Amino acid sequence: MRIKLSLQNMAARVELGDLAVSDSPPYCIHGPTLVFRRYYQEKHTSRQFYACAVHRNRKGCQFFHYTDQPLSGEKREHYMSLYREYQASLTQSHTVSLSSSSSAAPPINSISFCIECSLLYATDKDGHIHNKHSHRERITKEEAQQPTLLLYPASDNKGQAQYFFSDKTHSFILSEMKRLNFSHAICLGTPKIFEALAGAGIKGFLLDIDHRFHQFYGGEVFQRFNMFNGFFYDEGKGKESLMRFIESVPQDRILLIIDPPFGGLLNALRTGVDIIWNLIGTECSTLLVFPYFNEVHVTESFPTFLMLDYQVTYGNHRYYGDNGKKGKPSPVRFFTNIPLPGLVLPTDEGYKYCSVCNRYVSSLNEHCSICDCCTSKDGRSYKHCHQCGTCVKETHDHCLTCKSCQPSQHDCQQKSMRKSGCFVCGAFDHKKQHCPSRPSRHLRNDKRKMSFVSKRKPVLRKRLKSKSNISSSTSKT
Ligand SMILES: C[S@@+](CC[C@H](N)C(=O)[O-])C[C@H]1O[C@@H](n2cnc3c(N)ncnc32)[C@H](O)[C@@H]1O
Ligand SMILES: [Zn+2]
Ligand SMILES: [Zn+2]
Ligand SMILES: [Zn+2]
Ligand SMILES: [Zn+2]
Ligand SMILES: [Zn+2]
Ligand SMILES: [Zn+2]
Repeated sequence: MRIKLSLQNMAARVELGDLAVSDSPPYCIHGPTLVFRRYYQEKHTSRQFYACAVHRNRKGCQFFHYTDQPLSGEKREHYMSLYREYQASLTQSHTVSLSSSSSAAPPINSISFCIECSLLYATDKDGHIHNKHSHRERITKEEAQQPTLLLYPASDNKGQAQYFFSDKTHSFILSEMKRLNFSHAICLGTPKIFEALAGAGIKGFLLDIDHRFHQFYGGEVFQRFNMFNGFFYDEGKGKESLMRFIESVPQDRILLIIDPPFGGLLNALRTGVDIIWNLIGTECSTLLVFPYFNEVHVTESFPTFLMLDYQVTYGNHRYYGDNGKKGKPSPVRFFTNIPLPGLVLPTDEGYKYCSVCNRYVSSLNEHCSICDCCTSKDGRSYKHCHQCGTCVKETHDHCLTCKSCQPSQHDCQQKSMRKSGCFVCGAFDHKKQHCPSRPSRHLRNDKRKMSFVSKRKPVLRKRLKSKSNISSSTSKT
């Protein structure tokens, strides 16, 4: 299952538009909208519009407004009132708060949880409302501290899908956090990690769009936040509350850990992450979860990040679990600005240390002496193709028609038909590599180049290796 980063078809393609988010976009019921640009292949034109910053299809949110069409103050206010009404409706049925800061927090054994309504309730008072629903009678202290065990995971893959890390991945993250001496973590879309932090002696702050967490956590540790535009739903206190957490600790002891929905636009995510990095005052150590086959897009938006070989798995995902899809390993990885030599991958789970690359890699990832690095991306062995000048999957062979390595059963003609235009400027007569609007290779970040294994030069690699040993935290300009 490959996840598209932009909505593409032969006639039009949609990407993030040019207008800055700060240009006061109108609100849909989910908050400030984002500007997108739709490219029309036939007319060689494009047009920008505002659409939802949370849901990526019309089913999730109907909002649509062309940026070149007038938007009266009255209309804006109408949208705003729909937003306020909808947001109020999300929490109006919350009657119980387990937040430790709430003075009215009731004794745990008097509280039950309705799975169907995703609601905590006082058993004696509201039991009759939920008795016929599937529910957990009188929750325990442990359950109260682990809402991800109680809440059924949201399942909309075009918006808010929730997949929780498997026990293996969960333990790996926690053990590396402890080993690297992080005392604080900002969990962006990582509620399960957040729950486990207290047990590991780490202080956490959860940023997530899911309003259901309000029942379990107070504002001093949880704020609703949209990672695709950096919007705090509590416009009065949200940012200040995160700021207080940040100010209580030196910058280099904070880890930001992000597991976004993979259908989201990475350049929009960068906007949200920038808001957090700016509050911290530096690009703090960060772990971002994303599939390896989107590496180019990830490093385009996060040029200081490199990909780690560790295979991230989920407890409740059909394909990305510990057993993989039909025995295939999970394609999900960590991208990080933490120097790779500093991260230790578990050898008992099939990782080894490559002393030439100076990092841990998957046990089947062989060091290629021509590329001068361990080249596998999917965790299986790669082979070097002299015509392509790069390592390729073992299942691929060099095709003289396509002039590249392709799966042995591929259809050459169909491949040449697949035209989706340039990812940088949107034109359909060239690809990103040949885009005149793209900055020259020399201007792009060194580390980004490192991710393009095929173009890597031994001399450049050595320089990067010595650089990455120095520091991961680069101040934001
Ligand atoms: C794939 S789950 C990751 C959960 C993580 N693996 C864990 O075990 O803690 C994605 C999380 O991001 C949250 N989320 C989805 N869209 C979001 C958005 N636009 N802004 C902030 N959080 C969002 C979801 O509510 C969910 O908790
Ligand atoms: Zn919306
Ligand atoms: Zn109920
Ligand atoms: Zn190597
Ligand atoms: Zn090679
Ligand atoms: Zn080849
Ligand atoms: Zn071919």
